[in-house]
Amino acid sequence: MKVLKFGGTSVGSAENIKTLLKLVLQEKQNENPVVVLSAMSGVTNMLTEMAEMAERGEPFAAQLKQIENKHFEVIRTLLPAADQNPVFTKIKIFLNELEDVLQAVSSLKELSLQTKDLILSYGEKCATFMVSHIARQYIDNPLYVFGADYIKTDHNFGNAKVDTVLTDLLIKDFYHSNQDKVLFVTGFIASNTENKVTTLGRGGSDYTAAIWGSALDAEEIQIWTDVNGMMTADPRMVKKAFSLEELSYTEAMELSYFGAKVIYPPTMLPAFLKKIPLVIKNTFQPDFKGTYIRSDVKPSVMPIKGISSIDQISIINLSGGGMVGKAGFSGRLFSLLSREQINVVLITQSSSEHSITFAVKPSDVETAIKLIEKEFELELNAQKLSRPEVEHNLAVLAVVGENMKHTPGMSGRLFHALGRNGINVRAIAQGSSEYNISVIIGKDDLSKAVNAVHDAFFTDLKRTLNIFCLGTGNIGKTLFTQLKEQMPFLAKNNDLQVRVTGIGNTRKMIFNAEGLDLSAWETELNEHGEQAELKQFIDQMIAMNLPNCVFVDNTASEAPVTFYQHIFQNTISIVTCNKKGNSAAYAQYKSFKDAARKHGVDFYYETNVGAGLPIIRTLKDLMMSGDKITRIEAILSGTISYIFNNFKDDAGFYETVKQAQDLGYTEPDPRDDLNGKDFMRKMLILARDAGHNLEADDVKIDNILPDSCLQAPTVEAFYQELERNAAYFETLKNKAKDQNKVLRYIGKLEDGKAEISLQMVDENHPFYMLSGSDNIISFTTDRYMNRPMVVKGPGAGAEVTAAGVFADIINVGRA
Ligand SMILES: NC(=O)C1=CN([C@@H]2O[C@H](COP(=O)(O)OP(=O)(O)OC[C@H]3O[C@@H](n4cnc5c(N)ncnc54)[C@H](O)[C@@H]3O)[C@@H](O)[C@H]2O)C=CC1
Ligand SMILES: N[C@@H](CC=O)C(=O)O
Ligand code: NA
Repeated sequence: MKVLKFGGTSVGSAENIKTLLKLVLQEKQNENPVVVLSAMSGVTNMLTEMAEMAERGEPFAAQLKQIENKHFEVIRTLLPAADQNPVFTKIKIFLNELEDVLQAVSSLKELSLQTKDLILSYGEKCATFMVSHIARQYIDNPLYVFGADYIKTDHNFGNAKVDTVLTDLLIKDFYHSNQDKVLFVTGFIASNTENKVTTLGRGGSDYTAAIWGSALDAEEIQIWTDVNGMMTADPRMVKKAFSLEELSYTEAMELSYFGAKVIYPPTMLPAFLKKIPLVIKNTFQPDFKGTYIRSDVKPSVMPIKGISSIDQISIINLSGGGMVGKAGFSGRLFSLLSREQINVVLITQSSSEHSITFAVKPSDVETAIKLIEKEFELELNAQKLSRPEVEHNLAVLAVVGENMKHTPGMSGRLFHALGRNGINVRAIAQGSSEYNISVIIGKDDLSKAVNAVHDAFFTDLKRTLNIFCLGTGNIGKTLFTQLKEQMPFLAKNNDLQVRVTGIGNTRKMIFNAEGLDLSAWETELNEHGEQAELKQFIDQMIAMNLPNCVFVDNTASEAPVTFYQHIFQNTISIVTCNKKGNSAAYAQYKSFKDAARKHGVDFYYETNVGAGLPIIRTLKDLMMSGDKITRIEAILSGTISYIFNNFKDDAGFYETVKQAQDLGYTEPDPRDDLNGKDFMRKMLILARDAGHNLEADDVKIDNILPDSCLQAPTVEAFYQELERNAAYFETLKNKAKDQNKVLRYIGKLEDGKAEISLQMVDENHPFYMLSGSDNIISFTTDRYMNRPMVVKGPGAGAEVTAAGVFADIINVGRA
């Protein structure tokens, strides 16, 4: 036999009641179930409200009518006209009784807990009676059961304690003489020995179901609600939360203790004691298998089962020498709080015993402080104890799962995820059961923290990177196209979800925490974006407080660079193809590295040198593995390489430069390439990464241009000058050709000195054979001494550069 419990939403409308009855009918084909029902959704709240109104002497007739209508509407929809009257009459009788009670409250202006319980009982009575009657159309033997008659409690109105022995007998007895019927039992209500109605407190209808299930040794208790069972985290906060198939009782208790509102743990106790499985199912998605809560759970591969949280918590800290070695201090403290019904959510005590920190609901703080000040007056006056300190605006996050007990490194994973995302932990507690690790953090960090921790534990299931991209030019645009195309692959094969959560350029900016649609980003940005303001872009990115955040700088501007420090401080990683940051003052270059390290985030700039070619990475690997770099020789200007590879035969210099620009090889300002500045920046960054403290002026550069070109004030004037100096370039070209040589602009780093020179090389030179925008770099090191390590390939262009930025992005957080 099974017990099926349906909550408020499941009896909340005609449509839902039809679904409910279908489910009951289905179950009846196996065996008659016991059906426990709640009041229609919203009714219990209305009853509470009316009771309070009556107490204040305010009229409540309108609300009463509303409750009547709510039920009548269902009756009209679900019953044929001929069958409606008896149900209308019964509901009318219930509501008349209720009105009399409310009238009495109104006359006396007094609302006792006893009367309140009586008032509340009408919600379950009306709903259950109504549903049991509607059921007659489909089921030949439904029986309305006033459940209060079978659950016996003490006199503690509002939250009565059940007399389990008597209750078990009554239920068994009643059931055995009515086994041939489908019982529709009112949830939540009970009665005391004087037959006065009591209520079972929060989660009362679930409790009713558990009590009946336990008394009758049910095969299973089904809790039908409006969500897909228990999930790994609150789905409103964590989009990637997913339903759990199975949980142990303890795990369910721990998970629901902090927040998961699906069931209320104490209600499960009767089922727990009898080892009766509990299944949480979804009325609106009956195909969902449900979350099973039982004692014999299958071993699971998941390190934790879920993350729960409380978003409003305060902590009280007590410290003082008077506590050291004083046995019984915490006993006194916590029995005091428990006596006064203050629920202590979490406790931590330092091992020096010098301080105790505990968390309570913010509404309990004032009372708790008063109680403490009274109880410990002597200690406080003698300064053995400092005044209690209070901290508000905090939240609790707890990871829960029995597997934690057997898996080392669980807390490491938790704290790594929090630390990497810059979340400050105020207090920590681990249940001695090791089923639960709880941390107290700032309330504003909660959503970010839960998402980061969810990623960390279910990662290997799915990891998200939230990226904010500045610059939508040549590189930025291409990156979006590549991301869009690759996203499904990454999600499927690498369990990685990359979301572009912000885009900005000099004109507009737009944000979306769910990720912008990359097939329409341009229209979105232009039509719905707000006016761009760099500081605001950064502020907004920080304010969104998303986990695993990456700032991507695809501009060629100094402006974003001024924010890098601030971005690192806010534990956001940076990926950039913009060389302006790393090639300015050495102190700044160094400060970025230090800040990224200090804040535990990544700073990747592979495309600063040789676009997507693995140069920065290779150098780093060589150095980290203890190799010594003795010489670097390189061609690192894709533009100049292209020019020298194509400025042949009839080709003109000016036209060739133009082609390089059209192919996307040049800097936004091509003068930066031709005057050697861009190459200089790359040599400088390489030299610094190789461990040399150099400034821009330390890099010696040969000019390949005549002075007039170098001094051209605008790009247009620059091109005019190139055209005017055609003869100069022709001479250069022919000189090389006459000697069977080619022109190469080559950088060299040796003995801590960097220089870039124009050379003519013959076919024996390793840099002779190049084409397109090829870059080449050769590392001579202690280990690669006679035959250097060489990296060669296209070193400019939107595709290869965006791809390099892309690779950097997906490496964030990997190390
Ligand atoms: N073209 C190539 O092969 C390679 C380029 N790079 C680097 O890529 C970067 C971007 O180059 P392109 O896409 O060609 O440039 P671009 O001129 O086409 O685009 C630059 C973008 O940055 C935006 N921007 C500029 N200043 C800004 C600011 N202060 N605030 C917000 N947005 C701003 C612009 O609105 C534009 O959308 C440059 O730093 C370049 O050195 C790096 C390696 C190779
Ligand atoms: N403009 C640059 C592009 C890469 O940084 C070049 O020509 O090399
Ligand atoms: Na590179």
